[in-house]
Amino acid sequence: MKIGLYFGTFNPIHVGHLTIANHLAEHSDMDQVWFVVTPLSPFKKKSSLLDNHQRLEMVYRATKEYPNLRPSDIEFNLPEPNYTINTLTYLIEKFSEHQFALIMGEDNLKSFHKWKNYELILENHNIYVYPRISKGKVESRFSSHPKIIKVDAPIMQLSSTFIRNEIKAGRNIRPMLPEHVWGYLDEMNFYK
Ligand SMILES: Nc1ncnc2c1ncn2[C@@H]1O[C@H](COP(=O)(O)OP(=O)(O)OP(=O)(O)O)[C@@H](O)[C@H]1O
Ligand SMILES: O=C(O)c1ccc[n+]([C@@H]2O[C@H](COP(=O)([O-])O)[C@@H](O)[C@H]2O)c1
Repeated sequence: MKIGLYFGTFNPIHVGHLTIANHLAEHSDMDQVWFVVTPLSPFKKKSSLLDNHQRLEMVYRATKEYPNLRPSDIEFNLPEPNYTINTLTYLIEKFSEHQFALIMGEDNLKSFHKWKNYELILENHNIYVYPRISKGKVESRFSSHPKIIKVDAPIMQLSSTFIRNEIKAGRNIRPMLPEHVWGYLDEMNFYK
């Protein structure tokens, strides 16, 4: 099968993430999209980061009615911080029958040259890049690279940081989360 790997902190998963994964599942030749919940991203701090299993639970609730979107805890037993090249090596060995592509927002492409072994990732995998308004520039060698595929889809101005800050300020963010995720997050009093 062709699998799109959507790596993220998902703290929390929001409707932007779900829209992106669904868009790729509908508009590409990917059979499934796996949401790989990352315990600790190399460029992020642990502050205000929910427990791995709580973030996975939110991804599970967001995707349970989408048969081709799957949560993955594959990084939970890998060393932190989680370098994507290490996870890819592990996945290729474990699932040799599958082909893996990556999905990321444009902000991540802007810092892709800082990722561990990014040349090796590019050599072996297609990368689907979803448009996103963010600071910085995409390096010119990446803007016309044959393995980097720009996704032509509507921009969504939404982030987990914005959602966490709004909750802390006591504002209602319910429309920005998949309904089952909102119910769980509200019940658990997350990010307050
Ligand atoms: N609104 C969006 N548009 C396009 N890509 C997005 C959007 N939100 C997240 N992504 C992409 O989804 C992946 C996982 O994102 P992540 O879990 O870090 O969410 P985030 O909203 O960027 O979180 P935070 O605000 O905590 O940094 C990344 O590749 C990121 O670029
Ligand atoms: O491998 C790397 O060097 C690397 C550097 C930065 C980010 N990543 C991965 O990219 C994913 C999205 O990162 P973030 O910081 O936007 O949540 C997450 O799964 C990280 O592990 C990976």
